[in-house]
Order: sequence, then structure tokens, then C-alpha cells
Amino acid sequence: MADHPARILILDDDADVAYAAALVLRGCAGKAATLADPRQLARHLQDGVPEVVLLDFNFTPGRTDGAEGLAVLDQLRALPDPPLVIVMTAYADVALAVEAMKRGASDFLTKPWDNARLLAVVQGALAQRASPAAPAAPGDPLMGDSLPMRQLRALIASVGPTQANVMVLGENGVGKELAARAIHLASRRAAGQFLAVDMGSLPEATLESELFGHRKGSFTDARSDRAGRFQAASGGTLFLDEIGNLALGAQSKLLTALERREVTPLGADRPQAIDVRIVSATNLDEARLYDAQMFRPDLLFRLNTIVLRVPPLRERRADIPALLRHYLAHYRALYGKAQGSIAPDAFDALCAHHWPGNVRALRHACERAVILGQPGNYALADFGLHGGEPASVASVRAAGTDMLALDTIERDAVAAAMAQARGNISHAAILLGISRAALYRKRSKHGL
Ligand SMILES: Nc1ncnc2c1ncn2[C@@H]1O[C@H](COP(=O)(O)OP(=O)(O)OP(=O)(O)O)[C@@H](O)[C@H]1O
Repeated sequence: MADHPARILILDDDADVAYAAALVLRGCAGKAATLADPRQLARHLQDGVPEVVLLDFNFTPGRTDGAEGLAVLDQLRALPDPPLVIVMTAYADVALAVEAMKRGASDFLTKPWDNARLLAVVQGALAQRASPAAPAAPGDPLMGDSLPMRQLRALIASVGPTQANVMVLGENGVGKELAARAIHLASRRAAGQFLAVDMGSLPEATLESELFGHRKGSFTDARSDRAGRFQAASGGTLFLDEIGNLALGAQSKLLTALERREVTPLGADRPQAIDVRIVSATNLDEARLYDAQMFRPDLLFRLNTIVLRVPPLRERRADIPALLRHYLAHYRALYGKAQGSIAPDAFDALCAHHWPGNVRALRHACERAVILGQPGNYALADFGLHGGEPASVASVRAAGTDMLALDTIERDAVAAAMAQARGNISHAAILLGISRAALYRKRSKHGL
């Protein structure tokens, strides 16, 4: 740890925002200074480079393109001992936040933030400086070069090294577990265990013993002491899969463990402290997840500090050709089959398929084609597709699918903010961190 209080600089042209953030950070995180104009930055740096900079994107009234913030980010990253930079962005500016992370920002905060999140992000950055993350393992297993996948990888690189609990959302077979593993590999816990538990298949009666462990004799079949998953994953990451299927009674037991950061094995008289990072996943759609009858909001709040959404394959069709190549080659090598290629009409149909089972289904289809197909030329029938309306090949080719995905994110964000603000434009604009005028433009663009 540094032998002096950490220096934090908040660069924001809105003096009230900067002052409020400095008040939150002073004392808890370190010495916080504020600057309203990036032209004063060089002068400020002469007194020493801060450990962490919170950076707004726009400084000139009326500008929304973020270029000013990105230029300051480049300037800071070029310093011999660069600070960690946390960019502050409006919710709708996902693309800008991703661009900033590609240029070396360590994290981002969406405006307006809540104070606990602000503090957690800054403290996470300071901890990161004190002990740099283990280098990520070579060979990123999460394939795909579409914009949504690049955004996902940028978010993983950013949240991986923090201690934040992460919830991964997405349909069956989209790659939620792979995303969870990538978070683990990008964390300082990478040398520890990644332990996956399928919460959906744990019977409620044995849940406590499975998760928290038991002492010999605590129930009829307990013939010896046994550690639970929480203890087994100590120092690593516990992946709670299918968390949406957890019964309400089990949810309250899990909540208690997470709140207290300790578990009591069945039959034990003392609790044990736990040291795990929780990554959870569910295929529940968000409306059901946020329904208090289905899932306790207080548990959700513990689990979803960061939410990652893995989009279905049909929303990132640009990834399909590389995935086909990868899994065909994989199974050819596994079964010792000769080199082959996909017939052109089959290739078009595979790219246009709806893929309701996502990447897992594509993988199985490739295995089937390698086993059953004529070596050298796989026909469509070899892939055994059924279910899911194939989209028109021409329409998929004509559409810039990356743009569609980005547009969908923006549309969903605007719709969610309007719903949360119960139609109040000013309130929704604050939630999104954009002006009322910008919100009017976005609503009419998306027909909302
Ligand atoms: N981006 C990807 N690149 C390569 N393989 C992938 C990718 N996404 C998924 N897969 C493969 O698809 C299969 C399913 O992935 P995974 O188990 O991570 O999905 P999931 O969303 O957790 O599924 P479920 O909801 O059914 O638990 C795995 O075999 C995985 O290797």
C-alpha cells in the first residue's frame, strides 16, 4: 500500500457533480481534488500525478461526442506512471465507455451514480494499483468478433480485476459460463478455484449442506465432516449457475451468507468467514428476475453489482462463420476426419438460422455434420437443424447487424428509463444522463 493518502482527481465541468463526488471520496478513499477544465490539467499534474482520475467525457457546453474526454484519457495514459482512469458516462453512451476502455480506462461509472457504487469503483481501482492483476491466461475462450462480443470482452476486462459480484444474463447456450470463466481469469483470483454450482439442480433439503458444508453426525448420512462449496472455492470464484431457479427459502439462506460474509456448516457451532467472489447466471428474462415474487430484491442487490448481458447468437450473426469454422475443425481433429468445407447454400442457411439453442446448438450441429457428413462437403441436412425460423439470408446480409445490436441497446435503455420514470421526461433524462432534448430525439428515432 502507498504510504500517503491516495490522490484522486475529479475532472468534470459540472462543479456540483465534482464537489459531490469529492465529498463522498474524501476520508474514505483518499484526498480528492476537482478540476472543471482539462486545460488546467498540465498545471495540476506538476504537483504530482494522482493515483486515480475520474473523468467526464464532455467539457464544452453542447458537446456530446466525448472527444474531449478521450483526448484527456490519451494524455493521462501517455504519462510515465499513468493513473487509473475511471470514465463517467451517461447510460446511453455504452459505445463511448467501451471506446474509453479500449484506450486504457480501467472502469466506468454511469451517471447519475449512487454513492456506494462510486466509492466501490474508486476503492477497487486503488486496490488494483496496490496489487496489479494477474495477467489474463492466454487464449481467450470466448470467441466472436461482432461488436456485442467485443463490448462484452471489454466489460469483462474492466470488471474482472474488481471484487464486484457479477450477474450474467442470457438465453440458454449463449456462453454465460464461458463469460463467468473469463471474469475469473481476468481477476486477481485467477490462480484460485473457479467452482461452478448448478443451483437449479440442488434440492432445497441438501442446499445448506452442499453450499456451507456439514459436521459429522449433523444428520443421518453425515458420516464425516465435509466442506461446502463456499469453503472449497475460498480464494477463488464461485459460479452460481441457474440462480433464477432458486426457491425463495433457499434465497434467504444464500442472502444471509452473502450479507454476513460467513457461513455456518450444519452441526457446527461457529460460523466461518468466506472469501469468494460470486458470479451468478440466469436465463430468466429480466421482467421475471425483477419480480419480487420470483426473486428477493435484497438478494438481487447483493448479486448484481455488475450485470453482463450475453446476447443471443441471432443478434450477432457476424460471429457465426468463425464459430462454424472453429467447431468443425475441433470435431474433425477429435474424430480424425479429413478436411472439409460447407456447401455454399448450407453456409447461407446456417448464417441465417434463428439458433434458438445459441452457440451450444451450433456446436452440436457441427459435431453432427462431422460425424454424418460426406468428408469434403457438408450439406445442410448434415447439420440437422430444426426449430427456429430461418431469417431471410438477404435481409441479414443487407443489415449492419452490429449497428442493429447497438440500436437495440439504446432503444432498450430509453424504454427502461421511461418506464422507471413513469413517463416523466425530465426524470428519465436524468436517469440516462442525457439532456431532455436528446431524450426527445432518441424517443422519436426509436418510435417510443
Ligand atoms: N463465444 C463462444 N465462443 C466459443 N464457444 C462458445 C461461445 N459461447 C458458447 N460457447 C460454447 O457453447 C456451449 C455453451 O456455453 P455455456 O455453457 O457457457 O452457455 P450458458 O449460457 O452457460 O448455457 P446454459 O444457460 O444452458 O447454462 C459451450 O460448449 C461453450 O464452449
